[in-house]
Amino acid sequence: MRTAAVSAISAKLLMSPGAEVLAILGTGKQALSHYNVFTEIFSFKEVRVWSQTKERVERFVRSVEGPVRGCSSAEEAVRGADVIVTVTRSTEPVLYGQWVKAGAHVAAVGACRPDWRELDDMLMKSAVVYADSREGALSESGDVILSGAEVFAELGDVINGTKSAQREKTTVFKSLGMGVEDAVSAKLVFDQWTAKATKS
Ligand SMILES: NC(=O)C1=CN([C@@H]2O[C@H](COP(=O)(O)OP(=O)(O)OC[C@H]3O[C@@H](n4cnc5c(N)ncnc54)[C@H](OP(=O)(O)O)[C@@H]3O)[C@@H](O)[C@H]2O)C=CC1
Ligand SMILES: O=C(O)C1=NCCCC1
Repeated sequence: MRTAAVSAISAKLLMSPGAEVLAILGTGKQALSHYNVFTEIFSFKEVRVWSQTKERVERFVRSVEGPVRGCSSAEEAVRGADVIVTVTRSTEPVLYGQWVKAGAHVAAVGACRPDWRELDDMLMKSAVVYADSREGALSESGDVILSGAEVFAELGDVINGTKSAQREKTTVFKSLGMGVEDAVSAKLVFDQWTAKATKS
């Protein structure tokens, strides 16, 4: 859930204000938590889901409520989408720049190793790239390292106002996960548990 929460913050900061269509590539654990968080926080008119296994797409669509549609290709899912979440275990690009609408926001969550990819060079080089941690992205993200794309800012820079949120441009948030996210999540759980325990 904490990973999806961070992606939702990236979308809140970087997606275009009138965003209506969300596409999710992948149908595993991260896909479900992203679906749940994104549909809870935002009001997308349509959510499109694709994965490499047709049966898993169908199962995902049956397992959730809301305006969801299964797609038979990644291209079908992402063409025209305002926000795209990539949550696959792929080691090769599954999302290509030529399919991505200008001004779309991409939360790139998979490909967390230096030689793994989810996004192609065209997308990485044409987008404004944000990361949770610049240091992490430059040492762990194949999409950043192998494309040679510049990391424009960390998400924290946008939150504290030292770097701009370039919503009008195509943006990529490269997520890798950080220990501080686990610490904050653990504190939230602990605080809620303590509050409940004190009441009873
Ligand atoms: N950035 C972060 O903080 C975090 C990142 N991650 C990363 O997110 C990704 C997804 O994790 P999780 O949801 O737990 O994984 P799951 O194993 O639950 O799901 C993986 C998904 O990837 C798809 N997939 C696997 N191989 C390929 C491929 N070659 N091409 C296209 N799709 C493929 C699977 O499709 P199918 O089922 O049809 O085979 C499935 O939909 C992983 O890369 C993981 O390392 C995870 C946690 C935190
Ligand atoms: O932050 C995490 O948790 C993970 N990040 C990338 C790889 C899978 C787990």
